[in-house]
Amino acid sequence: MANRSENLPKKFTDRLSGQLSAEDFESFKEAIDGDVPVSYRVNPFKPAEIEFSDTTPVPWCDEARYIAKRPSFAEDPLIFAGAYYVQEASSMFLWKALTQHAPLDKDIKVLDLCAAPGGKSTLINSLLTEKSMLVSNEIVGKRSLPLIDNLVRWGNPNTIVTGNYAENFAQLREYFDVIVTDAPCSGEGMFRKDPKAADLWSPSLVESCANVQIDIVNHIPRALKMGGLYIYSTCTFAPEENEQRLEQILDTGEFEPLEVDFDPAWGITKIEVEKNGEKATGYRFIFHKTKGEGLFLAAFRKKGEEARTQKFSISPKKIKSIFMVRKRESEDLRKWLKNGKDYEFYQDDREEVFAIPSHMVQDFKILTVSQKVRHQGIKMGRFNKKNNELIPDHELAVSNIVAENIPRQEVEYRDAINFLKKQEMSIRSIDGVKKGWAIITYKGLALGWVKALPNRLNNYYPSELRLRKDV
Ligand SMILES: C[S@@+](CC[C@H](N)C(=O)[O-])C[C@H]1O[C@@H](n2cnc3c(N)ncnc32)[C@H](O)[C@@H]1O
Repeated sequence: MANRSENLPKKFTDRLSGQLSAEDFESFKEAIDGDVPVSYRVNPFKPAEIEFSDTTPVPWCDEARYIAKRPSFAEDPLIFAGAYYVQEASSMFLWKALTQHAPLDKDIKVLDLCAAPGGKSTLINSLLTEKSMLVSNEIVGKRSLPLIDNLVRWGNPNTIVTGNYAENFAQLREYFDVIVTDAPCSGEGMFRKDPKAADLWSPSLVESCANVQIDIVNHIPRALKMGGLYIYSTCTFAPEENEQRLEQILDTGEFEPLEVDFDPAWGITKIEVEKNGEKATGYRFIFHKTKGEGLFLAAFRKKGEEARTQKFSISPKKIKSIFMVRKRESEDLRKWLKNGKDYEFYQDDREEVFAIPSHMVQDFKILTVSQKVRHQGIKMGRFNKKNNELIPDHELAVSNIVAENIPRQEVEYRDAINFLKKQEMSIRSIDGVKKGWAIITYKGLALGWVKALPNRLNNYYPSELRLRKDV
């Protein structure tokens, strides 16, 4: 038993003891000293034999399981291959809200406004049709790097990563079908998992987070289509960041509150909020009642009928200036892909080429001229136009769109680890390949590129992603 309950900020416990019954508050303190549940969610696009023992389902997400004892994830090549994402269970309640209220059978546009490190974005991406699009936004530059890494591992091309404030998206009026704002918050729900969160907490942190959330709620609904789904969540218990934000949403008069069904055995607390005669429900996950960390989530539908024409205008001249690779060169690039004809290629000013699904090229252009785009589609690699040669990027190897006829070499655990560490593997050649590119796989999933030379293999695993742990 840890003694986290003794190190909680007094102003926090004073407030929470008023929010909970005396009995609940005692149970909360006991639970915060208990074990932190461990859970993971599988990547439906990369089925693999995941071998954790003693697992049980997370009841509100079909793709997730708890593990009785935390394994060393860093020693598992499958996590590098994107077979699963380690995510605390409560956050996966988004799965329930989306499967109940989002039009997931349709091709839709989804914005995840506060996306890093990508837990909710990978969950959303798992649920979308191939022709849907996910815009994963993260304002903090440094935090967008792990977000991009996690989306790259997930492997789908239908994502665009941006770095904007809510007000920038407001100009894209009625553009998205679903908007998720997992707002930056005072993190009280993380006090058990990360005791440092309690050290950083103060009433002024709650106030400053609430101000950011007010701004988000003020601006972001403008980018949502009429009839679109809006999900607001935090990982805190503070009423200023939860109940008061639901009041703010109701106060706009633009939203109809939605209920999310759940089994009472899951221990979720319903929080009712009333404003202007309308009632909304928030769903609270709290340590002593639900198996997971703290979470608050609410769902709303934007009132009105979806407009037939788009409500924003972007200069066609600006859109034309985005450089797409010409037809003839595109043919060479398509050979690297499973359904090459379904892609167009964008080349940035560093000569790097990205595969963009044809169905979202127009959206990619709209976003490029209106937002700060940090990443798009799947990076194919560096393309030399003179000899039409591609030096393939790591992203392509681990993507779900790489061509099936590219040579692959399955390796055992030790070689997989050595490959990820950029150390010598026991294999020196690829079956049937004298010279050229091949993908190293582990349990059937791609880890990255090697280039076969007559007497050796060159390891192209990116140095910045290298496995540093002593395994
Ligand atoms: C709770 S975290 C998101 C966690 C993420 N949704 C996940 O499931 O992995 C909130 C994120 O919002 C970002 N953020 C901070 N200020 C913001 C702002 N003004 N607008 C939008 N996002 C902001 C933070 O950098 C942080 O990455």
